[in-house]
Amino acid sequence: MTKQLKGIAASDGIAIAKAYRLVEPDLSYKKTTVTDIDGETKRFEDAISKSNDELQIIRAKAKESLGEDEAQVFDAHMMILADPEFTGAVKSKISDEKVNAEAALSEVSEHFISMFEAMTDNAYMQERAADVRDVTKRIMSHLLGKELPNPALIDQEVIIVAKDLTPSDTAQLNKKYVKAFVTDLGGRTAHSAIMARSLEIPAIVGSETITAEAKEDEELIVDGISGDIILDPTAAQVAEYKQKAADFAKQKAEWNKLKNEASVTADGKHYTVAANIGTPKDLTGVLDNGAEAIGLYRTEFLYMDSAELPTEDDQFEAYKAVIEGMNGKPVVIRTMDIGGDKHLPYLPLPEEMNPFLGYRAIRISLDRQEIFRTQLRALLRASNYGKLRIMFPMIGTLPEFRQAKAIFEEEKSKMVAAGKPVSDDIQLGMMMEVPAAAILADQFAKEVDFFSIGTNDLIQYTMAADRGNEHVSYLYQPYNPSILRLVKKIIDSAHHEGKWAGMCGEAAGDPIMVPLLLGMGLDEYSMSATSVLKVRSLMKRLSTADMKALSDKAVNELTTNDDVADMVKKATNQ
Ligand SMILES: C=C(OP(=O)(O)O)C(=O)O
Ligand SMILES: [Mg+2]
Repeated sequence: MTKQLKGIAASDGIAIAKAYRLVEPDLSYKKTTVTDIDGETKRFEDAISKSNDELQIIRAKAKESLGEDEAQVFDAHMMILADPEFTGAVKSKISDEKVNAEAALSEVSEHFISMFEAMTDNAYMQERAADVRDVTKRIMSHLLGKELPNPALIDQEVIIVAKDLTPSDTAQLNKKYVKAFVTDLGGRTAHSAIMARSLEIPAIVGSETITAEAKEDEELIVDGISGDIILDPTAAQVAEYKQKAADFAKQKAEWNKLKNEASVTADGKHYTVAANIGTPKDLTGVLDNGAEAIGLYRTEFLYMDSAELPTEDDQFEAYKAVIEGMNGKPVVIRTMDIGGDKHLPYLPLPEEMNPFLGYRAIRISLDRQEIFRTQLRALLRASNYGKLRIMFPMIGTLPEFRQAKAIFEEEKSKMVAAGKPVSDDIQLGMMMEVPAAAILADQFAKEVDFFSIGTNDLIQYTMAADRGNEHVSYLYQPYNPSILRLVKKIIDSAHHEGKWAGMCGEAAGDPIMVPLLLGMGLDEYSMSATSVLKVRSLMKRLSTADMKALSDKAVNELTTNDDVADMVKKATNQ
C-alpha cells in the first residue's frame, strides 16, 4: 500500500526505482556442544566454499563496474579463505573443544583480529584485521543460511535503502545502477550526503524509518529536492514525479547556459564560484558545471580509497591531475582530515566518546608528522603544475597554525636545497571551522594568506549539535545570527589584513545564505559542483548594496534562524 515518509533532502533530483536493502542480517548465534565433529567440520568447509564462490562473482562484477582497484579488496578476502592457518584453527577448535562451527569461527576470528590490531607499527597487518572481520561475516552468513547484501552485485537500477552509509560505502556505489539512496540516520552535511551531491544522485538522509518500512524490490519515489519518499506509489504519483523530474532537468538545462559565464551580480561585482571535490574523478563534474576554482579538495578520500597510507608518488599524481586539470585556475587542497566520521582501516584511531571533538585532522597531522610531511612533499611537487593553495583543517589555535606552517616551510626548504623545483606562489590558509579560531579571526588574519569557512563544522561546534544526528537537526541553523556574526567577523578580519575569505561548507551553496554572504563581501563560494550554476544564476539577479542592508539587519537586529530565512526569502523572491 502506498505510504509516504519524509527525511532530510540531501542531494537534488528525483528517482523512481526499486528498493535495494543494504541492511545487514542478524548474524548472532548460540554456542553449542557438538558430537558429530565430521559433520560440523563439513558444514564449515561448505560455508568456506560458498563464500569463495560468492567472492569470485563479486570480484568479477566489482572489476567490471568499479574498476580493478576497487575489486582488489576481494582478493584479500579470498586469501583469508584459502589460508590454512585461519581455517585450520577453526577446524581444530571444532574438534578439540567440540563446539559448533559458528562459535569456533567467531572465536578464532576475534583472536586474529586482536592480533592484527595490536601491530600498531605495521599498517599493512592492521588493515588485515578489517579483512578478517568482513570475511568472517560472509562465512557466518552461510553457516546461518542468511544472505548478506552485496552492493557490488547490483546490475539493475535501484534505490539503496540503508540505516546509514559510511563515506566508504558511498564511494562504492555504482552510479550507473544506484539511482538514489535513503537512510534512517544522518544529516545534510554528513559526508555520505556530501558525496551523494558530488555523484549527482538524489539522496535523502535522516528518514528515521526507511529500513523498517521499505521492502526489498518495493517501488520507491525519492524526491531529493523536498525530502519526500513515496513507497509503493500509485500510477498517478509515478506520472506526477516523472513530470517533476522532467521539470528539474529543464531547470538544469536553463542554468547550464551560464556554464561559461563569470559569476557577476546585478550591480556588476565579480565573485568566485568554486567547487568542492573528494577525488580527481570529480574534476569532470567541476568542469562540466563551469566552476571558477576548486575551493576544497578533501584529500582524506585519497587515504580512504587506498588499502594503506598513500605514498608520496600516489599523492603527487592525484594532486597534479587536479591542479593541471584546472588549467591555471586556483585549487585549494586541504591536508588530510581524518577522524570524526572518516576512518582509515589501516590507521586505527583510539575509541573516543566524542570523535568530532577528538583526535582529528590537523591534530593527527601534527602528532603523526611522517604522514603530514609526506603529504606536504607531494603537494610541493604538484605546485609546479598550476595555482596551488594549501589549507589546514580544524585549526583551533595560532600555535597549531604556526607549527603546521613551520613544517611546511621546512619541507619546502629541503626541496629547494635539493634543487627540486617548487612554485613560489603557494598560499597557505586555514579552515575556519572551530569557534575559538573564528572569535580570534583578527589575530589569525595577520598570519594566514586566506580563510575558508567550514560551516559544516562551525555550525555543529557553535550550536553544540552533531552535524549527522537527525534528532538535533533542528538546531543545525546556518542562518542563526550567532553563526552569521562569526562569519562576518571572519570575513571582515581577512579583509582588514588584505586577505581573501572563502566558504567551503555546504552553506556556501545555499540559496538563502548566498545573498547574506554577498552582503558581507565573501570573496569565494565553494560548493558541490552541482550547485555552481544555480548559485551563479541567483547571483546574477542580486545587487550587493541591497544584500548588504539585508545582512546588516540579519547580523544586528534579528534573533532567530527562521526570522533571517523569512526575511531573505521575501527580499529575494525565493
Ligand atoms: C567543509 C568542511 O569540512 P568537512 O565537511 O570536510 O568537515 C566544513 O566543516 O564545513
Ligand atoms: Mg570540517
